[in-house]
Amino acid sequence: MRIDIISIFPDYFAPLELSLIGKARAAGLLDMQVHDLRAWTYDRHSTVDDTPYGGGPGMVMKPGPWGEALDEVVGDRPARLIVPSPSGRPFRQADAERLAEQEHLVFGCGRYEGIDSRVAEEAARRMPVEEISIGDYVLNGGESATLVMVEAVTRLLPGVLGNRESHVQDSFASGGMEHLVEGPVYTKPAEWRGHEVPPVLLSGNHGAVDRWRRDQALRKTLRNRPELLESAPEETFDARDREV
Ligand SMILES: O=C(OCc1ccccc1)c1cn[nH]c1
Repeated sequence: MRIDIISIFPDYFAPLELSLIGKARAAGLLDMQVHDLRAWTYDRHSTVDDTPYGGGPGMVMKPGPWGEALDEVVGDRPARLIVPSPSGRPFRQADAERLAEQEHLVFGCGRYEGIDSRVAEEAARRMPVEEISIGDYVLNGGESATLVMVEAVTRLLPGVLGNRESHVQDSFASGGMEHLVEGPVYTKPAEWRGHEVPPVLLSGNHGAVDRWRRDQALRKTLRNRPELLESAPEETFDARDREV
């Protein structure tokens, strides 16, 4: 997979050199390039924004630099443009899985009040464009949202997450637990500051462990994300679940 990121704060993405993503790049599983939008400005102040037509507060990012940046970054390779924004469609694990199948992703990090809308309109003539929100709050720019999405997507690439098995146990994973959040997890020591690990987990009875984990996941989902249970299809729950 190739990922290009365009931003006026390219240094914001230094963390992507680290850890899993850094290893994926070193292993050639992932080809990533960060670009400074100001490289496509030609005035003395490298201007990227201006006042909004129609008036109102704040500034809007000019179309010119974005158009040229996308021309160069996309080239003639089929790409998908992702624009993080509070007005976008909500980002879900299913989107991470869908985007992990793509060959080339370009993330356009907007700042201020956003990017001139003609940029997405023009880009949509030659590539799929998605405006995506990572949550209902306003950030100063798309950089943090891009870090979130890049992590959610690249960890799914084959060979990136060391133990493939860990995907299966992920929250929101498939396999009958897809409508539930993860329950509690434990590791050594068996007793810590007076807190015992639930004995069933030390029992070696895998059926009982799986049942206990599902009960805990149901309880936690009911407490933290009841709406996930509302939207779950009937067959998600067996008789035992209904006792929880
Ligand atoms: O603030 C966000 O993106 C930055 C942004 C982009 C365009 C205009 C204002 C702010 C955001 C919030 N949830 N998901 C994304």
